[in-house]
Amino acid sequence: PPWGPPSTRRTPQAPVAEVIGAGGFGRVFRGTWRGQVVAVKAARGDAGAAGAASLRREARLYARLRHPNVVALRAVCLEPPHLCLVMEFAAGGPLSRALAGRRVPPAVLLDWARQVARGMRYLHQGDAPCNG
Ligand SMILES: Nc1ncnc2c1ncn2[C@@H]1O[C@H](COP(=O)(O)OP(=O)(O)OP(=O)(O)O)[C@@H](O)[C@H]1O
Repeated sequence: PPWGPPSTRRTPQAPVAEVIGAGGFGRVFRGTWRGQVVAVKAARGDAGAAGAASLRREARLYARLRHPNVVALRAVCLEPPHLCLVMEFAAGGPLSRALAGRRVPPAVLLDWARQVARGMRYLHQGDAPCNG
């Protein structure tokens, strides 16, 4: 895999740092890539050649996206069984956890909603000017 010191390269199934999440694709780890903290989204071990083709398509599209409110793709590994996306690390944990925790002031909620909307607008319409 493209991450970690040589010792972890010999045991690619070992966690890169720690598991920070899980989704339909597989597990998500916190790790480092070229000196930066990243999120490594690793495909399940059974993904195989079909998984690699699908990841290649996703990475091609994803690599073109550049927006402050969209997590950036840093690298990709297309060699089964080490299929993974290496992404900018979104610190602070899931938004769902922040919303379920202590009360968030309305002005902060509004700012978060604006940022989400800007990212979504970019994904749907391209780089429209952001005026507010
Ligand atoms: N770039 C990231 N930075 C920090 N944490 C992340 C990042 N990407 C994912 N995570 C964590 O991992 C969890 C699962 O990832 P994600 O939400 O992408 O899976 P998913 O919704 O199942 O997506 P998919 O359908 O592509 O598998 C997230 O809820 C989040 O906690």
